[in-house]
Amino acid sequence: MAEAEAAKLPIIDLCSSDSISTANSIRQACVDYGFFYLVNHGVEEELLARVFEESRKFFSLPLAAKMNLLRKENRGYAPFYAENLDPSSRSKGDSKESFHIGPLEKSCLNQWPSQELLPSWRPTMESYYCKVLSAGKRLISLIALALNLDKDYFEKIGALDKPESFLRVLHYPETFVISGELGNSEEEIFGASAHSDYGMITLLVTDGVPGLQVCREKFNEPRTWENVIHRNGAFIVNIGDMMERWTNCLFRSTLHRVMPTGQERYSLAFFLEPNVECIVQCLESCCSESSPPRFAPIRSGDYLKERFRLTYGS
Ligand SMILES: O=C(O)CCC(=O)C(=O)O
Ligand SMILES: [Fe+2]
Repeated sequence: MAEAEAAKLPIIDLCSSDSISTANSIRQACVDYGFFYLVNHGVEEELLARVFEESRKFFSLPLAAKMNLLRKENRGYAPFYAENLDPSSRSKGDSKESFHIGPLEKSCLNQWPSQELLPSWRPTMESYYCKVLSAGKRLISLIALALNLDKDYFEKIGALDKPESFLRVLHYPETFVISGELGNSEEEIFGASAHSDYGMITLLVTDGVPGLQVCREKFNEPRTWENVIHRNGAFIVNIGDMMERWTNCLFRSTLHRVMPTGQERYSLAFFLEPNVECIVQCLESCCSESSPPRFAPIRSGDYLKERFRLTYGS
């Protein structure tokens, strides 16, 4: 297979004083790629380093300790191969383990490692969750401008009131099983198989180990994949499926995957999803007589539930 090229993703500055030109750049990025880098996002390097440190400690715990926190209500630990992000593939699941943290207001649903095991886990993760959510909300107001809407449009429709956002702490192991169940090598193993994200936007940060790839034309075969290069201190932001529905496919929810590189890898994906009651329907600024709405309106909570069911088979 040909070596993948590097995707030329634009860099968006969240603190730029020129919000009109930033909104224009965001629009171009979302139409062309559905992916961009975000700098000056306000999440300190020092906090990110602590989150990665806690993540390493958690995933190094004995399996039994992690299994005590097994995923319920989409919160907690998902072991290796528990997820298959590409339900159409015959893979036995993705070669990664993860830990999921939901909205902090519904804190009783979240699961936390015990104080004795990891005393700093909860305050560190809560602090990160709040900071990344606040960066995400600021970015959403620029996205609204990019769609020719008022900058508080998504607030006014209730999308950002108690948003159903999830932080997914991810660990990809360094060794990969190449052969399938019967010792043949027909089954391809991915860190994360090809998928698009479900929500409004995703804010991703990695430890710098490569592996992430994007495919701009998801309906073309064969698929062409481009590498997403790590940029120190920048978030990698991508548009999710609900934003694609809102914008009638003007903004792309781009297919992406994580390829095994033989190196251990850690990442943090924050999925900014709307309030569960929010109705996702084609924006007026994104449809016309010649381009009618492609999707029926849907309640955000119902849409998410169905997507989780397909990913986890439950
Ligand atoms: O780990 C990564 O780089 C990407 C993870 C991802 O795409 C996801 O969890 O949805
Ligand atoms: Fe993703």
